[in-house]
Amino acid sequence: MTVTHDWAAGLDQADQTAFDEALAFTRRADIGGVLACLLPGLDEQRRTSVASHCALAHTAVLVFPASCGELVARLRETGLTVAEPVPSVVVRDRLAARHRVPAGDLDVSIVRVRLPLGEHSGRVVELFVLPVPPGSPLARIAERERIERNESHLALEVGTQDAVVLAGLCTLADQGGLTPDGGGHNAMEDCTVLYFRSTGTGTVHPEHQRRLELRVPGQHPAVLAAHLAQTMDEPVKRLQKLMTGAWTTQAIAVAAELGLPDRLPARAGELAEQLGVDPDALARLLRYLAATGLVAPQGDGYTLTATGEPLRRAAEHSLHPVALLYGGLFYQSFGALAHAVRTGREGFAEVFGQGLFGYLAEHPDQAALFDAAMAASTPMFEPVPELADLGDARVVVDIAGGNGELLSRFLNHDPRLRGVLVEQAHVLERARTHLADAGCADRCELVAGDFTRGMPADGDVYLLSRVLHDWDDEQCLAILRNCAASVRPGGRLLIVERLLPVDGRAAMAVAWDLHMLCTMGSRERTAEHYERLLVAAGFDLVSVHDLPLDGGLLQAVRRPAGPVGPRPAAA
Ligand SMILES: C[S@@+](CC[C@H](N)C(=O)[O-])C[C@H]1O[C@@H](n2cnc3c(N)ncnc32)[C@H](O)[C@@H]1O
Repeated sequence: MTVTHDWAAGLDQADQTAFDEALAFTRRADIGGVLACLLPGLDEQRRTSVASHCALAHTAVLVFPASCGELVARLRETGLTVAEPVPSVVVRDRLAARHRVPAGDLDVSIVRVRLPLGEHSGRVVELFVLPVPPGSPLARIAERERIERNESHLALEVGTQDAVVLAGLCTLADQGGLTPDGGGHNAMEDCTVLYFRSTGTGTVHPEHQRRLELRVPGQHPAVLAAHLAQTMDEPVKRLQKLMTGAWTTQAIAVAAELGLPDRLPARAGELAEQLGVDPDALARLLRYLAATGLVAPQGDGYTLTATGEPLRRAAEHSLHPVALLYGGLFYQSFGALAHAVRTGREGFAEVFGQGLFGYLAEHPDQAALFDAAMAASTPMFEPVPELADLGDARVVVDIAGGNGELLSRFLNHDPRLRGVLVEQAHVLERARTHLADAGCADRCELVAGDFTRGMPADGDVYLLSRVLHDWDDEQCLAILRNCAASVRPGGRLLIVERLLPVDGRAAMAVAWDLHMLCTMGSRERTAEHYERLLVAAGFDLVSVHDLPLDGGLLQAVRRPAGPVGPRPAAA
């Protein structure tokens, strides 16, 4: 159980939880349990051998209070023994490299918090502290790191200095599922530190167990050199892993096609029998899925991990249809990426002889799969009605609204609203059922139409969700101008899209941008790019909000009068 302490109130809720978990873990952890989590790839005998040479030294988490001094003061007020902060060069440099900021901008300290007497006294929780005062530009680093927890780690004190045993420990760490990740000699503490990273193989790691630090008293240049050499192999391994990404796409798609996630936990042999597939081949597929972290060994079988869980058909917002689409139709069209890059035109048409939406209109099974896959990411819509400034709006028009999910959220948010859903005729059939299930069919008009030709007029709010990224700038401008001509003066346009970052962050939009190029010959855009298009069509962008799943909500208002602006320069 996680204990929450008032004294950590100087921390953000997520940081406080991470700290509480680290404290709770440090209090109760026994070395056997620690190694079982860290080294799932090792059998009992090897783990016992590692345990006989190691003791838990500390658990570490990175936190982002407004002020380091204030945090230390609060911790001390509770009676904990808290050492003076000391600079942390290693974590500072790793953060600087990961977030592409100058190291000098990051004032990272280590604050050592010792557990009170009687509670495994001597054990320590190390807090890496990067102060992020309100309004600081470092907030984006904190946001990312809170999600990824790259710096959370466990440190084990190694009790031997025997070079052969040390080399053996490194080998066992590798076999157990950890990858060498640098190290060095800490002159202040006269101790050699070897870092490892979890590869995520076959288990779900608690946050503070993503990285392991082995601390060996004294200098061990030969062991350190061998460890660093292995770290240097890492780029090649990483590249190999990236290059085999298509294998992962297919392994996941095949698992989904076989309905494997719905049958776990189970033994491989029993599964093969149930599914009527080759037992040896299925065992190998499961082992690969375990290596990707989607399933984990359990007893003599496998179970789904938290990452694999959404692949179940019955999961809320199941990714099952997405797995089939990405391993099927979109997998084939990605085969024409080279054509897309050479010409700037869609790969899809090169493979299937026509554009995506034309193809879907002629292939109902694939169209249903596409709609179901779009529905998987509807948690993105969750905050939209609340964020939208609806004023006294009465009519919401959802242009190319798919199955009507977003529109139904608006209608259920405000019972005074009426909705109009504009879609291609074949999509409207599925939308009708969905809106009825959502309990708002009676307040919604379904209009079969083509948004390039026109739109229902006089709505108060127009929605364009995940539509503009399907089209090039010229086509977007035509759609936006149709909206501008239809919306009542002063009316609103809401756009939901994944936004390309301007700061080099690894946002999901970056991958989807390539996907849009290949599938539609179109693109994802930055907020600024959308603003240029909006202005040119006669709208003013009034706000941009982040949405779940890396989504973005842009709200724009129809400019009251005057001519529609000029065509924007190409981005
Ligand atoms: C990527 S989906 C987005 C669906 C929905 N707005 C959402 O966010 O889930 C794009 C939608 O555009 C629709 N569409 C494509 N061309 C269209 C056109 N010319 N007129 C109306 N709808 C169109 C497709 O049927 C498809 O449902």
